Amino acid sequence: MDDPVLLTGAGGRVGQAILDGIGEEYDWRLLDREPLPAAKVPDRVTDADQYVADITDERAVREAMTGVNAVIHLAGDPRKTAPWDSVLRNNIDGTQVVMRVAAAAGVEKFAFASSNHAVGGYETDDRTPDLYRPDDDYRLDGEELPRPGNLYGVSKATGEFLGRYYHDETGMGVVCVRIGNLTKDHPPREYERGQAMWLSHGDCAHLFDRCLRAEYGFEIVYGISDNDRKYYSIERAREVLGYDPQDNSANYTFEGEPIAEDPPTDEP
Ligand SMILES: NC(=O)C1=CN([C@@H]2O[C@H](COP(=O)(O)OP(=O)(O)OC[C@H]3O[C@@H](n4cnc5c(N)ncnc54)[C@H](O)[C@@H]3O)[C@@H](O)[C@H]2O)C=CC1
Ligand SMILES: O=C1O[C@H](COP(=O)(O)O)[C@@H](O)[C@H](O)[C@H]1O
Repeated sequence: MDDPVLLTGAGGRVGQAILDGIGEEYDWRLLDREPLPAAKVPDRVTDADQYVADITDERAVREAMTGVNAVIHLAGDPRKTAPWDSVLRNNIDGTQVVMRVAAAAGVEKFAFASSNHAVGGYETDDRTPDLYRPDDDYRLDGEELPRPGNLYGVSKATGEFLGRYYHDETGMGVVCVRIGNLTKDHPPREYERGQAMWLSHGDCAHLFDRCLRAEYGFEIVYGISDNDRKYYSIERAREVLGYDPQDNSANYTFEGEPIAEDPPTDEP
């Protein structure tokens, strides 16, 4: 892809996982309301390609969107305990501005950072904790209705609806990635739910790379590694995006230490 890619929320955890993995492969526009220290910016990105702006500032978003062909939209309040005023402003209003400006600019592909919390309500008392265990075959696949477990999840489900609307209205390709739990180097420690929805940094970068390269209309996919423990299907992401995750929380102990693949033997 030759045209610039706009990455909102570039300075955050997900943004940095993406830039660590594929930072040299695209012509980025980086937008964040906080200025990015040099260490967070790929070498090829100039000052002119960095926008310190709030996503609710339509004029700034329009400026950043000029000439852009694809967007990865991450900026928002990621806290599951975030209050309504914050998710309304950052996650709903902000997402509506970014999607509206993208659609009006003729952007072809838009990847939206949705969340496991858009469907947290499926984790009912009778399903948990079995749901988080490798031998349980319950799966959400993206076809189910949103069932948020908190107001943050409501805001992410709303972002998905906005994506559906802008796709239907304008034809912009929209993929909503229900991200699990991103951690670096090892799965969340001593946390069954987190290990069932672990997304490694490498798989995160690869997944969003596929969102930029694949062809799609409107999609909802789950963004987790290929964990033995899982209750989110990654089949749709494989099928539509060509997602091919390399990591699995089962390759780590419950405490998060890597398990050696080939233990040495004394056999000749
Ligand atoms: N980290 C995770 O495991 C998961 C993250 N997500 C979603 O992915 C996205 C990124 O999450 P993280 O990187 O973890 O969060 P983060 O808090 O580390 O990064 C968010 C970035 O967005 C910027 N930002 C926030 N509001 C903004 C606004 N109104 N205008 C401009 N910039 C703004 C912040 O300055 C920050 O750099 C969020 O939308 C979050 O809901 C979803 C599921 C799991
Ligand atoms: O959407 C998000 O989900 C992850 C995982 O949720 P948790 O309830 O298991 O912590 C969370 O870490 C992240 O901050 C949030 O944005």
